[in-house]
Amino acid sequence: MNELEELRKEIEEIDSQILNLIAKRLQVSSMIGEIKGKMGFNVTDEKREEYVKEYWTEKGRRLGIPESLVSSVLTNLISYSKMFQVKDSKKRRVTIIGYGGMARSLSSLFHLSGHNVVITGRDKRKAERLANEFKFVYMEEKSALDWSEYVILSISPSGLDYAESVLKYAKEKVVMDIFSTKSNTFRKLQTLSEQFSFEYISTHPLFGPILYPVGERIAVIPSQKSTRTQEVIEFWRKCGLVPVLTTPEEHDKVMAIVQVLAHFYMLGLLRSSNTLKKELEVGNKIDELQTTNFREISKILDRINSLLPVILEIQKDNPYAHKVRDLGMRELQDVLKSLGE
Ligand SMILES: C=C(O[C@@H]1C=C(C(=O)O)C=C[C@H]1O)C(=O)O
Repeated sequence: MNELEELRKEIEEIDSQILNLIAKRLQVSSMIGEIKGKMGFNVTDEKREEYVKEYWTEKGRRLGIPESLVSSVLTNLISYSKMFQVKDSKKRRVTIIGYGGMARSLSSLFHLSGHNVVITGRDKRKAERLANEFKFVYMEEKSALDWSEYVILSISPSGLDYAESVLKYAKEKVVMDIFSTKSNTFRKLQTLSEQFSFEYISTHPLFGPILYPVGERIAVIPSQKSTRTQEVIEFWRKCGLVPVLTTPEEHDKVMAIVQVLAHFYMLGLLRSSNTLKKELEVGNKIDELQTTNFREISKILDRINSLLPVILEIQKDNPYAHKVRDLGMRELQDVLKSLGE
């Protein structure tokens, strides 16, 4: 064996040890998941993650491993470690109405936690496609709702009339929506819940259409007559999310800042940076010369761009949107003034 081959052999042995250790870490994590499940704890423990990160960074530094490598390996490890903790001993029958990005994201979670899922919706072909991706089943609306315990409305608020025509089959089921703005839709669905005798608990997954969103947060907003809120909180917790209890008013106020204001500025940034790239003729040099801050911002801008219809819908529906945008404009003017212009 020449020297190159010998060193490659050594790398193979090291790789094998790394893989064995990763497998062992995932097994231990899964055991931790079982204990958390029994004790009613969230999968994600931010304090513990911070401690683990500090340990990795410090030890990595002493060993001369670049911080970016330490950070990317650990971020992946923790995220898969959390996926191995997701399981629910109580299998639920969940019907998802809709087949868009968020329906897919929630499907991936239910797949992980072992629930039985049916996908339904207006477009049979699209619903079937999503069902096939996760080995779930398609049913037409009435059968799907009859069969289910939980119904998740994963459509856009503009489909509320359609929802109304389907929810007449939801008697005694728990119905949840995932709308980003609560004020109008919440009232409407609460009225329907009384009319059709279903239990309405609103939710808002606080993440985009990503696969396996383990560790992310979900807002839970019980309606006036909810009696099963605790059960629903436990359901989401065991799916690997972190439930946060709130009210429609509080939710929409927070979203005015978190979504309306942030997206408003981002939309301005997206448009002006695109125009400037053209006007200054530097479009093809941006990637090479960008800073780390700009790279992070660009990732956010790309996401905003790919979710444009939803982002604009939130700008339209949030009851504080006008106030927020007026203030946003005034603050920009003030920034301009403070720069002496
Ligand atoms: C393994 C745990 O669960 C999660 C995963 C962690 C990890 O992989 O290191 C750390 C904290 C938790 O968010 C734990 O709580 O210790």
